[in-house]
Amino acid sequence: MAWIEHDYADTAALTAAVAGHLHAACADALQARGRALLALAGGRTPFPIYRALAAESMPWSDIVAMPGDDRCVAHAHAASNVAALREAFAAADGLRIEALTVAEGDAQASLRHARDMLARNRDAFDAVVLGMGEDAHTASLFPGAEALPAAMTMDAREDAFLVVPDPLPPEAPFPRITLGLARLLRARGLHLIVTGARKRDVLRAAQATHDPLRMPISALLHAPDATVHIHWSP
Ligand SMILES: O=C1O[C@H](COP(=O)(O)O)[C@@H](O)[C@H](O)[C@H]1O
Repeated sequence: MAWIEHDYADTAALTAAVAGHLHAACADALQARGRALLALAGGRTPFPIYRALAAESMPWSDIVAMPGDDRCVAHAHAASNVAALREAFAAADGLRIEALTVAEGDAQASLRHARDMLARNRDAFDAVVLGMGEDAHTASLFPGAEALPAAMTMDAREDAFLVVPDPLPPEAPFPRITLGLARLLRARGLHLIVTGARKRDVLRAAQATHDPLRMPISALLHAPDATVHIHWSP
């Protein structure tokens, strides 16, 4: 288990610092391998970071990004993570953003699509950005979901899972496609973005206890051989 904590005075400072980390991860990857692969959290918290990164001058056509999880909704729906990412990166001309879901949002078709897409994108991620809910979910690894144990298995044969949160979160009450824990951890850099005092309390509990089924974020924090950069601001 390992984590490095980065505390910032405000979200503007957090945004600038994390955008810098992602820029550096892409630059290193492009220099070493000629391409970069990113997995990016949805929700709301990290989007200023993505807009700041998109404003940078980069060879975007050598970079591929995908959501770390998505809601099974049509891409035209306001809750679609991939649609929100495509909007946030509108200035990043040439960047390919792969979807975990099909355009109409059907759950089973999305699962097949995500697994096929991931089979074509097997490289380790150069950076993974994760968020966390107040229920301690990360990506769409929700406590209590039936598919959670399978999605958390380190020797899982599949990289993507269909998760139905139970209960459904009121702010986004949809089945989800999520990358599994093992796929998320296959990364050169892991960045967890957490804001506010309530989420900090949840984080502290997850740091103190390795209880993946009750607090899925704790599986990430306590994963052997992983170092998680925790970025926090009020
Ligand atoms: O539903 C989701 O929630 C988490 C947390 O979102 P936040 O806006 O509270 O940071 C997010 O990381 C995940 O990608 C999303 O699908």
